[in-house]
Amino acid sequence: MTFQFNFTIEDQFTTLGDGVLTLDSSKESSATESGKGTQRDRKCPTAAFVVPSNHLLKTTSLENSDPSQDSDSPLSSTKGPGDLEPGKNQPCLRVAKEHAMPEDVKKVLENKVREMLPGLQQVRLSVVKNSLLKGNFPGESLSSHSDLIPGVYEGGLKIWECTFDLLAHFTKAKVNFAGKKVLDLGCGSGLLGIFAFKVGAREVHFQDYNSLVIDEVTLPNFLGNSTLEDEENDVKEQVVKRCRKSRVAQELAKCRFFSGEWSEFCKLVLSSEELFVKYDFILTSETIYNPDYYSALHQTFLQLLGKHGRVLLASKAHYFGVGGGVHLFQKFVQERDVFETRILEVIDEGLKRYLIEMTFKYPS
Ligand SMILES: C[S@@+](CC[C@H](N)C(=O)[O-])C[C@H]1O[C@@H](n2cnc3c(N)ncnc32)[C@H](O)[C@@H]1O
Repeated sequence: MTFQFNFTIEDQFTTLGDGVLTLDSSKESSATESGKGTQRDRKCPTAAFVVPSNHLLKTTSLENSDPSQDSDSPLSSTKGPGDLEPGKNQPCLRVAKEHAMPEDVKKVLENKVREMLPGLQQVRLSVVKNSLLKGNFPGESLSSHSDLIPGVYEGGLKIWECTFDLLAHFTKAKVNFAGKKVLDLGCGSGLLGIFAFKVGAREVHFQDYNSLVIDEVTLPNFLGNSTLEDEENDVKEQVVKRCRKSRVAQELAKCRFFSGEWSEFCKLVLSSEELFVKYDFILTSETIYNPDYYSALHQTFLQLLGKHGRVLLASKAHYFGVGGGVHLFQKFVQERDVFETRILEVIDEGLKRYLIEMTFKYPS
């Protein structure tokens, strides 16, 4: 199997070699003049944040590319977060919405270049090539050297390194996703959910804070890893082709995509089906960096995890700048006395990283 990854954001964002997004300050001031980038918005920018519907996807040639050398590669942006900006406010309640599967799935992948992710034995994954990503978040821009801006952009445009830790763990620990309902929470690239889907999960939901991330990153990656293209290449005969297409469409329908803040996302999914079936697995990587979000995150686990479900969480030990990290989060969880936490793995190279399992303490 293969994973793919792609995104390009234009206008206000420029991307530095390490995948860091920077602000074009001239655009920021004009946004302020037009009333979009005001202090009020900055405090809770949700209202001003409208993702443009016509953002462009661009790709670059993969010729001669070596992911490890390529500053434009998604694999090159897996260094530590460095300097996250401290969260000063409670999370904004960015309204959640569901993203429809594009009607013309082939079009989403048109002119995209795929890049294989190395080192995964069980499942071959690829990402659509992450060409220079420049984005337009009207009224808001990413400040220099920021991996995220709390309440505006929460980091989903790049692949964070704990995602790779968790992917490796799935294989090593032979985590069985077959027939399970899975949520990739704070999905960004969506690789965790895509992996689960490829190894037989019955249903996978993807959630990211930013709508743009879902449209430009998660969905293209998901579709790039779906069987659609292989099927079409293999089969020439029209009738058979149609049958296969509809089978693939049925497969794709098992996945749903959401953007929005966590508590809003909970409300949306819980109200979207009369008898909402809770998740067997909630997979989440690098989502505990900001203590301001712990309450919403904990509440999400509480509301959406099945009684005997498991949260598989990956995190750096500490996030400098924002202040969150494993110790603080575990303390938060212990104080609430709802979940048991168990450390599955400690990766002690570079910045220390943890893989943690959470299960209900009193499942019955
Ligand atoms: C640092 S990124 C990690 C992305 C991805 N999981 C990875 O490992 O590459 C954190 C993700 O958590 C999500 N997130 C963070 N805070 C959130 C909040 N308060 N509400 C909803 N989503 C949030 C964002 O969507 C973002 O993509």
